[in-house]
This record gives sequence, C-alpha cells and structure tokens, in this order.
Amino acid sequence: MIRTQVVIAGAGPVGTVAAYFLAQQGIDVLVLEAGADCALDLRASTFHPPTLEMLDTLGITPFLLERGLKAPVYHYRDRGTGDVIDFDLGELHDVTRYPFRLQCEQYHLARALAERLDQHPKASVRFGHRLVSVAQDETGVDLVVETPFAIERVRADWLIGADGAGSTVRKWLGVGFEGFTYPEKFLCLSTTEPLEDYLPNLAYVNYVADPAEWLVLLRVPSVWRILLPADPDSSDSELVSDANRDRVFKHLIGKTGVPTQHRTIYRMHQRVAERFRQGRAMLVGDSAHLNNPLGGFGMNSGIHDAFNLCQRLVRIINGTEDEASLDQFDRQRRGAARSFIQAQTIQTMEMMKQGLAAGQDRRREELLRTRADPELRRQFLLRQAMFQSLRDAEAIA
Ligand SMILES: O=C(O)CCc1cccc(O)c1
Repeated sequence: MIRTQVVIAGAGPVGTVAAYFLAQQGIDVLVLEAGADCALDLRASTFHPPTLEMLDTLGITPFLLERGLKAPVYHYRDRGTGDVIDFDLGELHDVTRYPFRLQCEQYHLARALAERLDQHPKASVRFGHRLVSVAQDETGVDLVVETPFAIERVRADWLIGADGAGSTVRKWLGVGFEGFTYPEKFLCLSTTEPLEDYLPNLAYVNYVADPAEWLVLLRVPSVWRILLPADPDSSDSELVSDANRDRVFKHLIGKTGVPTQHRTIYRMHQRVAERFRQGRAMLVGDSAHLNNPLGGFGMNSGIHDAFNLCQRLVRIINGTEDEASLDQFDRQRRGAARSFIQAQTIQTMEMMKQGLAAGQDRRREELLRTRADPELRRQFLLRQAMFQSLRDAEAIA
C-alpha cells in the first residue's frame, strides 16, 4: 500500500500545476496519469495575464514566455461588413506585469512541470497508472490503481480530481455534471500557411463573426489554428477531407491545396459539476467544468481552481485553517464557472453565430460603444483577461 498526503488524478496542465504548488510547499504528492505521457492536447493555447502571474510564483512563467507569442491585441471582425473592432490588453499595464495573452501550446506547461515534479523530493508522477476506484472515510481516501503490471492500493489524506471531462473521480463521487452539449460539431484546422500575407492587419487572435460561417483565427507559435462550425449533415470523414479543407481556405484566402498539420472534429460542452468538494475529494479544471473554447478560458480557469484550492489545502494540512475553507473553494470556483465562464462563452458563441451586424446591429453597436468609452473598455478588458472573474469569485464568502 502506497501512503501519501495528496493524490492528484491527471497530469494535464491543471493537475501538474496543483502538484507542483503543493510539492513546493513541502506536501507529499503523488500524480496518477492514465496516459503514457502528458497529453499532446492542442486545444488550450492561451495563457491570460492572471494565470501568468500565478505561474510566476511557481517560477515557470519565464519558460512559457520564451516559447510563446505575446498577443496584446485581439480583433472582433465581421466577415460581412469587413469591420474590425480591436482591443488592446496593453491598456492594463497598470494592473499586471503581463498585459497580453500568451499564445503557447498547453502541453509545454504540463510537460515542463511533470519533468520538474519527477526531480522533486516531495513529488512522484506515475504515467500509465489508471485510477480504478475511489472510496473515502473521515480521515482519508482509498484508491485502487491499475498499473501496466499490477493493481495497487493507495491511501491519501486528500484527493484532487484533475482528470478531465470524463473524470473518474467525479463519477465515483456521484457528482452530477449538468449543462448541455452543443448539437453541432466544430472543425479545427491548423496550417503553417502565413494567413497574415493574405489577410492584412491580422492580429494573433481574431474572432470573425459571420451568420453563414464564423471563424476563429488563432496564431500559436507553430501554426495558425482555424476553428469553425461544421456542416451538421456531413460525416466526420467528409469534414476532414481535402475537399472541405479546400472549401474553407478558398473562402478564407482564395487558395486551395493549403497544407494542414491537423484536421480535428470537436464536440463542445457547457457543463458545471454540482459540487467541487465532497469530503476529502475536490474537483478542478475540466473534471469540474467544461465550456466552449471561445475566449480561451477553460485551462486558465482550471489553473485558477488549482491555486485557490492548493493555497487552502496547504494551510489546512499545516493546521492553520479549518477544513470548512474547502467549502468556500467550492462556492468561489463554482461561482466563477457558472456566473462568468459559462455566461461569457455562451454569449460569445451566440455573437459569432449571428454575426456582429445581425439583428438591429445591437451587438456591433454594443462592441463599438465599449471600444469607444474608456471606462467600458477597461471593464471589458478586465473581464476578457479574467481579472474580473477572479475578483468576483474572491468576494464570495
Ligand atoms: O478564443 C480562443 O482563445 C481560442 C479559440 C480557439 C481557436 C482555435 C482552436 C480552438 O480549439 C480554440
């Protein structure tokens, strides 16, 4: 039987951040990851300013800055009218030392932290270790883990479920995951084609609204990523076919035969777990909440969960804080997920679908008014950069 203070299920960005935070504070931590390595998930690739500040306390932000692209400016574009409404996070220079989004694939973070954890005297990371069952009593949790060659038992004081959308921890806790799944599919293409040569004045982050076919054009260090809704009447193989690729790029840059590095079909979900804490087990990141990727809030809010939780857990383990603090973690982070992340991402999806110029130009006028008014613009930037959701959550008693 393995004995440790904290087990973390999942070695993605959120699980590794939680583990490294705890290990740095002198807590024994064991990370269990079913996969053979940190997942090479391309979905999350934006680090927002408060996340960079948090990660800086772990000493990992300089590593990310070296690999990523700084994106202070982002565009809301309307394909129909050609309008571009730009916002500049540089205006938040008095609020943060990182007044930009950092475009950097998330696996860089998870892999770098997994390597550091591997060298850490307080931490252990086990790949190929699949969590099979979870039980708990008043003093700890009992886990059964399947390894490549054996079934092992682990006893820990605390369990953190950072094991993604299909979380085994959440299922064993019997915690509901209410919300909805978008009926449509989405297509993500990545290409090394220099889109900026065809679309002048392109920012690194562009939300292109269009009632016929909206797009997100997102630059990450290695490629341009293009996210768009997929034709519901087409099969997955048709959607990832050369013919569909040619249709998308013809419409976008007037060119066919553009090389792509990935063509992926996504389903998107808007769901929040009914509890983020049950006794000695807590849920963070995708195991606790899922949202569409518009705005790049998913991984960031997961890292915010991990910091909120682990700061409390260290104090509880060291005997300076009552366990009731974990209920406040639940209220604060569930509050952020429901009131901000869900609301904002659902609203952005609606805007993208309808086009900025749809209806009575209401959304377009609202964005233009926000852009023109210094106070509204600042509030908007604070929301988009996720400062506001953190402040609102921290105000929850
Ligand atoms: O809004 C963002 O920052 C991310 C949007 C996006 C773009 C391309 C692919 C993807 O999965 C998400």
